[in-house]
Amino acid sequence: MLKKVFEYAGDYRKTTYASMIVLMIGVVAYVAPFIFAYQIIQPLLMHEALTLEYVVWRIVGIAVCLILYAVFYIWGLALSHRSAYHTLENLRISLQGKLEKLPLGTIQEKGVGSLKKMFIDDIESIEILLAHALPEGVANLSIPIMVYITMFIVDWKLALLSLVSLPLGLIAMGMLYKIGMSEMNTYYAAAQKMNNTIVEYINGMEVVKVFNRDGESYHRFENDVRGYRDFTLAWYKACWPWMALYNSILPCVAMVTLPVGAWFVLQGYSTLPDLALVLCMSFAVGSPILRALGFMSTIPQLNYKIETLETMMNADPIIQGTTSFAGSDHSIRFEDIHFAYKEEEVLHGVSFDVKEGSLTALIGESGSGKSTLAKLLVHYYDVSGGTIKIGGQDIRDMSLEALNNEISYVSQEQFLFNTTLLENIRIGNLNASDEEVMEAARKAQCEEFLTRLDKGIHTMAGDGGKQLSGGERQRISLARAILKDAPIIVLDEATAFMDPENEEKMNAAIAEVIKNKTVIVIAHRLQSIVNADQICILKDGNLEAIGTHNELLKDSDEYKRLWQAAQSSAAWKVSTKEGGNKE
Ligand SMILES: Nc1ncnc2c1ncn2[C@@H]1O[C@H](COP(=O)(O)OP(=O)(O)OP(=O)(O)O)[C@@H](O)[C@H]1O
Repeated sequence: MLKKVFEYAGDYRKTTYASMIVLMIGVVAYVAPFIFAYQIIQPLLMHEALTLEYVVWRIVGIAVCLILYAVFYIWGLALSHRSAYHTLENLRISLQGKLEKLPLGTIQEKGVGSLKKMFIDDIESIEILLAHALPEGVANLSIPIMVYITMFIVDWKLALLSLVSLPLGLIAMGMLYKIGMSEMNTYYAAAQKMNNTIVEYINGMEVVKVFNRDGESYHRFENDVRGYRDFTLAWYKACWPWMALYNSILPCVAMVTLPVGAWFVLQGYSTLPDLALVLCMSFAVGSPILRALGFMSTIPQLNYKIETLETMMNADPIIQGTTSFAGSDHSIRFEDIHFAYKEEEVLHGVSFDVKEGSLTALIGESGSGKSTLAKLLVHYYDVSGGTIKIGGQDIRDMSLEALNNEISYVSQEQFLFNTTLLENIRIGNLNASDEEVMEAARKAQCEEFLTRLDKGIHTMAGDGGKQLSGGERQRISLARAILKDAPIIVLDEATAFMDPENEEKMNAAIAEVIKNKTVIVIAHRLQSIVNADQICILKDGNLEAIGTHNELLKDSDEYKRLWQAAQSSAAWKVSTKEGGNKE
């Protein structure tokens, strides 16, 4: 476990070692006062003469040692914290770097709650290991070791007596560790489930309210919070007896030493001053042992968290090359594409070509695999079989950055950061001037709603873009794509019905985005793609048919069916409109 953590500490590993050394020097200062005290007690008990100077110097010695102990303790902790927080920084940056290289699917499967817990809580808990458990634990353990060495030098019989209670305490501690470890996975699974449910509950509050699902959603929330409580209580219940046992036995080092040691003195096996010293020292070892072992009880939890982090760090990255784009043009070839999100395959050998500068529409029923195919092209996932080539170059041979320079993916739900709309659009091209951003906004038909806003394009988008309507958010994302000006556009057409004015604006914005580009559009409204160069019909993960609107109307029963369905849906819209309804 330590080896893994130290890999992220880098050079700060030396600072952790330094903190241990400083704290251990402090330990010497902690033990020395007992020797000075002994030097005063011993002549008193033996009725030997003492000078004032002799006593004062020893008291000064005790005071200096206590000050030194405090100084070394603070210094050691300052060093250990410096190392710990640099390591946390490295860990968070490494995790972020890792996430960037993982397939998006792996990240989404984790859930926001688990990722937040990993980034913030789990990594933060490593601070306990590096800043406290390790340096303080080592220092606290070396106190009893030094004390016992001194005791053995003074009187080995009395030293042995004070060790009698130790094995019992250690057995209790071992049991606590064993039980804690065995329940840890269930405990953390419950914590992770609760985290994800809470995040989902907060994110989905709007839907919950709109569909009156408060009760249902609250039940899930309540169940998971209860589940966490039950697991935690069960875990503590299993650990409590052992925790109580080791907490009470370990500090009672004098439990046997006091009565048996007194008998030793009466029998002449030991001297009274030696017994006094051993007893004094016995009281000094209890709390350091407890503190050191207390840190040990956090190790099962830390171990679990570090293993979870490691699993994430070792997850297979997406396959990507280091070269830049070297394709001959921007034609696209899907060659026998197979793909499975988990075990079940959702694309079963899809092959087709997209000519440079052409418009290809992907259509098919919900769940037929349209978005999956688009996501494979933008390399959110690695294909399970087959190849995707742009201009003859396999997309796995170029870096993700190189591929991203060639493609703009405009999905239905684009995230808007809580900064100005201007900066949100500039994400398309960070080098664009304000004028260029505004021009892109104009082309994407954003002007109309921007002029309505008090601060225009300088308005804050709000948390996740919540200040804008769905159509407005989509036009912002189209402005981003215009600014990016990539040669290939992958567009997920909006499924939601729009009012005619909004639809007209959206179509004008889309026309601007796809001008002179190689375009793949996931079409949900067939009326909008009748002029496409080719239409691909996907059905249950297979390419059912491919051709122009007229060719497909002639040759494909599936297309005829979809077209008829689209026509009657349009007719339904017209009739409800005529009937004075919403449309
Ligand atoms: N992240 C995911 N994990 C597991 N399965 C998924 C995931 N995303 C999609 N699927 C499954 O893959 C299949 C294809 O889904 P996809 O989203 O590509 O269909 P689609 O044709 O784009 O549907 P729609 O028109 O509703 O967007 C479906 O069976 C879907 O349930």
